[in-house]
Amino acid sequence: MSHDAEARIGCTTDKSTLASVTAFSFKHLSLSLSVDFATKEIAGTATWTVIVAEAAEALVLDTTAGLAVTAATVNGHTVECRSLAPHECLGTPLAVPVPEAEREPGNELTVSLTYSTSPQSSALQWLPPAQTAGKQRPYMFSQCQAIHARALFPCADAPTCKFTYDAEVTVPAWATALMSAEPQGGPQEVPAGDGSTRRFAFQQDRPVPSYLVAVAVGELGSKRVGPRTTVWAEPCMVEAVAWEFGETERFIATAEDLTGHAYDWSRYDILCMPPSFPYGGMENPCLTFATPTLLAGDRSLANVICHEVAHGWTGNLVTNHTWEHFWLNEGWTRWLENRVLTRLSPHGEELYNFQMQESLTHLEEAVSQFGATSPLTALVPPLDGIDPDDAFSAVPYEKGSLALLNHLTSVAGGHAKFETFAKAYIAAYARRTLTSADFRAFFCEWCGKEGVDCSGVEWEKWLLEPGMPDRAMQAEASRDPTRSAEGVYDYPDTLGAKATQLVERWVSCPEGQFAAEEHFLESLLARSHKAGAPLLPLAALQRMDELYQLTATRNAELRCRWQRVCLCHRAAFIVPEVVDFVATVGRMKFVRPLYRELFAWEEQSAVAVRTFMQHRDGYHPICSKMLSADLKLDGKSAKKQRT
Ligand SMILES: CC/C=C\C/C=C\C[C@@H](O)/C=C/C=C/C=C\[C@@H](O)CCCC(=O)O
Ligand SMILES: [Zn+2]
Repeated sequence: MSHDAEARIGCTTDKSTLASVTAFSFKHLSLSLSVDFATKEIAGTATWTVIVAEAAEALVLDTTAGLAVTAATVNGHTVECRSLAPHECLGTPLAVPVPEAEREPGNELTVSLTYSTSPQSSALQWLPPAQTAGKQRPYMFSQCQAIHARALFPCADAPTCKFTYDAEVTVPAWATALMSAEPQGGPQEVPAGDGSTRRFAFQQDRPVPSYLVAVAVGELGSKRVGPRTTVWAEPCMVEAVAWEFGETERFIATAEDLTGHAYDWSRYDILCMPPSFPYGGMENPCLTFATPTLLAGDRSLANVICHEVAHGWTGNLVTNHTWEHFWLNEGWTRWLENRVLTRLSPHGEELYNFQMQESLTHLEEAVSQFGATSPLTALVPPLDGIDPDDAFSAVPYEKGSLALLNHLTSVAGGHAKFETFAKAYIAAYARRTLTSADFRAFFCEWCGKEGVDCSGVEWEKWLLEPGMPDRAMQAEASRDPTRSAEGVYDYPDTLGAKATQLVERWVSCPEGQFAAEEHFLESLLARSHKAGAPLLPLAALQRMDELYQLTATRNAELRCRWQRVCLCHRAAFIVPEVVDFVATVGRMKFVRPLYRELFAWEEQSAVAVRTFMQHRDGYHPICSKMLSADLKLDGKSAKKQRT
């Protein structure tokens, strides 16, 4: 491998932070915060315990232009902080002077900062009552991944800086506060308070990186659904959420068995978010944030909860060293998610093979979105000067998991063998971070001990080459006797084959006989939507809708895929349905392709822009920024300065 390639896959320099991540070791954070819905601000103190690693005149922390630090002390000495030059997409670093007498390497510093967030903080969404299910109370939640923690509290906003934390959060008396930590009892009176507020305390004694600090405040209810799981939601949603996510303990126990590592976090609670939540789920430790678009009513979308559970090992315990190595978080989590679901499914390995083909579709869509030569389609993309939000796609998930890890499964000699590797990998890197080079070295060392020949793995191609994986490259090293020789994607996909045959029947004979009950409908639609797939006649679409009730479905995945198929076929009847859907949810996985495809339809382009302008304030700041770029409404790019 070339020197440059080695440098990239072993890159430990974090291009997404401006903080002093090497000169200081960040041990513990204490937060004391008050949440003010009237001003849409969080105010209070962030107190860091750090150890000096290298003598330095100042401790530099990540913040943003809108995060105002009004006072600072270092080991009790008052100091004057200084904002350094703002960066186009990494925020505004803050220099905290270290008194000369405190600069000795090994010295422990207590750095206390009094600060407040901006109403425009990109880490927070403040929702009016109208945007909640109950319509009575406002709601606030954070989303820090990848680099928004700096808009919530001054920090070394880098995955390699893992720290424990405690917090106390003061909120209105009607509200409940939750964090990515263990609650310390119920709400407490505010000392000398007037009864209009109350306080919640939290403790996270497992080290976490800044992107996994999370807070949510709203009118919330809860229900226990397992030995270590309570679901939280607005009161009118609790019963439906509790039922939908009732399998959670099975996911956790199966993942423990697969990884050979007990679940490291004290709890696995789930907070069902308001519809504007921009992602399917966020793996905040102890408290997954989940979109309400998972509430299909039949548990068919609970795979996302399985994914977030899996992050308890891959991502939250074993963590990417920098965002260039994000595939180690997401590729491994998609692998663990699918191995858990395969273990629990009556279809067994047939489900895994089916998921593989679905993954191929998602990967093809993601690669075509960026363009097959885009560096952002490499498994380890260059992120110099790039906002990770702009680099985000399904590539690290699908190319990382059901391509590279599946390829290495073949090299290792099949699933059972690779699962023993996974156990060794998690045991070796628990509570640590690693680069892609570390991963390669560990895999090759394991192969050496196991007598597995991994000399044929073309690491530079797999890790650095943009575009779709080279199928020939996979075939050359495929050794798994249960598979055809052609390559990792050629597993016998019996479940998917039925969907493909069904699409062919709909295309060739739309007036034919079809069963009303159809499994894997989403796959059927995805296969009819693949680039190059033959167009379905309008009559077929209308008949499919009558038979499968796709326009009216409660299943958000089906609803989105169906609307995209109809947009692709220029079926005008779907436009009002699309407008209604994007007006009611804010999950980017759905609203971004729908807006893009409506915008790409010339006659409907103005509808897309008008709809966005009407609803933009209801979307999460990250979503609003991405949609603005998708619709070419923000000039050059979406790299706006953080606030
Ligand atoms: C190569 C990209 C490098 C870094 C990107 C890291 C984070 C990007 C930032 O936008 C945060 C992403 C958070 C994702 C959270 C949950 C996803 O797993 C779900 C995504 C799709 C869905 O809605 O289901
Ligand atoms: Zn994930």
